[in-house]
Amino acid sequence: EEQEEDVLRELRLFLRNITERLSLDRRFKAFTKPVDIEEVPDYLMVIKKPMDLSTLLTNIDEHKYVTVGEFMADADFIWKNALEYNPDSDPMDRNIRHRACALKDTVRAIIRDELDEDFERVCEEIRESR
Ligand SMILES: COC(=O)[C@H](Cc1ccco1)c1ccncc1
Repeated sequence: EEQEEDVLRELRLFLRNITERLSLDRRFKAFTKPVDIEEVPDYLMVIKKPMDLSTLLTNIDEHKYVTVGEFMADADFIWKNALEYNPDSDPMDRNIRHRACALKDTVRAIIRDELDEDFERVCEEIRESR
């Protein structure tokens, strides 16, 4: 009902704010857009679910996420894909993996510091009711 739509509108505002803050962080530039398949032709053979910050934003606007947990599951693909596709010991791979780990830690810290547990519980009740 109307109150549920108010909760989900607030969820989208929270998730947009997080995603936009991450997109402004220079460490995460490589994560802002989909990996360029013309630049990396084998990417989709290795990575089954590409994800990036611009796609998270599109998903939010398309009302894909009803809980923070669902958003986190997609956000996790961004850094997990980077660790998987860039495993080597050369400086380029090490650099993108360091940024991937920083992204993982930053998302979790923001949610720990800024998400009210009771709000997420209300979102989960809405998800279970649908
Ligand atoms: C999330 O970004 C990536 O996984 C690409 C993979 C990639 C390899 C070659 C071109 O792009 C990347 C971008 C920048 N620095 C390292 C790797």
